[in-house]
Amino acid sequence: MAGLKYLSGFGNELSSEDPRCPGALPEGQNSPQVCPYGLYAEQLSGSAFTCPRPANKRSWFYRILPSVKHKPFTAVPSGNLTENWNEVEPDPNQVCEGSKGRGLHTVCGAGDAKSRNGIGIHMYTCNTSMVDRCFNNSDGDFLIVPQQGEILITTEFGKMMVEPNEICVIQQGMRFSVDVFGETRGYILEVYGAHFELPDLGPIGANGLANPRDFLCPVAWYEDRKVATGYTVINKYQGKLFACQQDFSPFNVVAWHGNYTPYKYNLKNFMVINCVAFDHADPSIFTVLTAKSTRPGVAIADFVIFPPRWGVADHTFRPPYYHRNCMSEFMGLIHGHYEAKEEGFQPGGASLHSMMTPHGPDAECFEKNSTAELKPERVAEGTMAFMFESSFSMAVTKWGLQTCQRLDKSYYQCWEPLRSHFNPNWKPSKP
Ligand SMILES: O=C(O)Cc1cc(O)ccc1O
Ligand SMILES: [Fe+2]
Repeated sequence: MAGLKYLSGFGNELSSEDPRCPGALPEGQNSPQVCPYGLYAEQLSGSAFTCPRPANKRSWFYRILPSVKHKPFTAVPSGNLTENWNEVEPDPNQVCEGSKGRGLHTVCGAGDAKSRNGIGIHMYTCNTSMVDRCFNNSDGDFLIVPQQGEILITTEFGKMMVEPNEICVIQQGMRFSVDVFGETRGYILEVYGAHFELPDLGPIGANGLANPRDFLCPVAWYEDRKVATGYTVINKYQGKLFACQQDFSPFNVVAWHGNYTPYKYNLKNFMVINCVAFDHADPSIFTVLTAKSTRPGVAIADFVIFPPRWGVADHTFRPPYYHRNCMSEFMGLIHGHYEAKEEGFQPGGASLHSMMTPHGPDAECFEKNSTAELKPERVAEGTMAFMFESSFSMAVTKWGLQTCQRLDKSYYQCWEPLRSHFNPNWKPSKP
């Protein structure tokens, strides 16, 4: 939507007032005896009260009615959303799938929302907006990657328009409603028990990769809307869906302040670092956001992209190397063509290379790049692939393996033509 305003920065202390109510934010305190404009004060905590300052997250809402005014939650069908990682027997094979049928589907995941440690990966397809309904995830944070169709997300903090090649994060407990404008499709990484952070830059220095100022938060926007027919709040709680009714819109926050907000980021702003000498750099150089575990350097999940860039490495096989990884790699494609696969991996599709399962360039990619003239060239032009990389050993759901009926059973064949080039009589060429 043209004309939407945003506040810029990552994890900053921000404040915002709907311009219709100047002075709605209380001055000098959070809980005045009576708030300006007769609003209710409500805190949303995104971290334990006692978290160290850098990890301490909370926001204060000044709203027309508090969230607590609702009828009781009752269980509703969870559809293909699940946190049951034991639906099918474990299977370490490489998985590649086409794009999916309607709704919100859990494809894979691991861990447990109850013990606050784990992830779920979901894919969505829809063509209708949420009317008088909002969603609230009590289990964790959603990182949403639209692949087709822009989505207008109304939150308690205001509105965000998110289009393909942008991503947004709706953190735990934040209510939101989605408007769509036609066929709409994308991926969701859900993380239980940690919030996304910008990765440390180490020797890269103070700037680069995803820069904080390119993250955008909504500005306060409210509606004072009675909904006599009932407004439904859907709550994802311990892996299941619940719904409750209230008779007013939850988007009734006139002003807010704090450092716990939804945000969006345009992937075109990513400052790509790449090898300028020789060898293929590990994909951690493309980390946009990371949800850290308690083990140093080991993420619950990283969000990594493969953006357009220059490839200039000398005497190097430039595409991704063959590898086996102690992390799980779920990949998706927003548009274009992934550099390690000549065909088969479609926009909107997905692949999963599980923990220690071998993978790498298909045979055609290997042959091409073993003989290619190594001039500077644009890599991944017009392309945006991404990876959710996780230290969890993920299970694929029944839906992901069977119900979707889009599984590419012939995926392994992309490596079958790989042939031995071994020559025991090989001699180093003369300098
Ligand atoms: O497997 C993949 O395609 C992702 C990936 C890309 C890369 O450049 C290096 C390692 C890696 O796992
Ligand atoms: Fe990989």
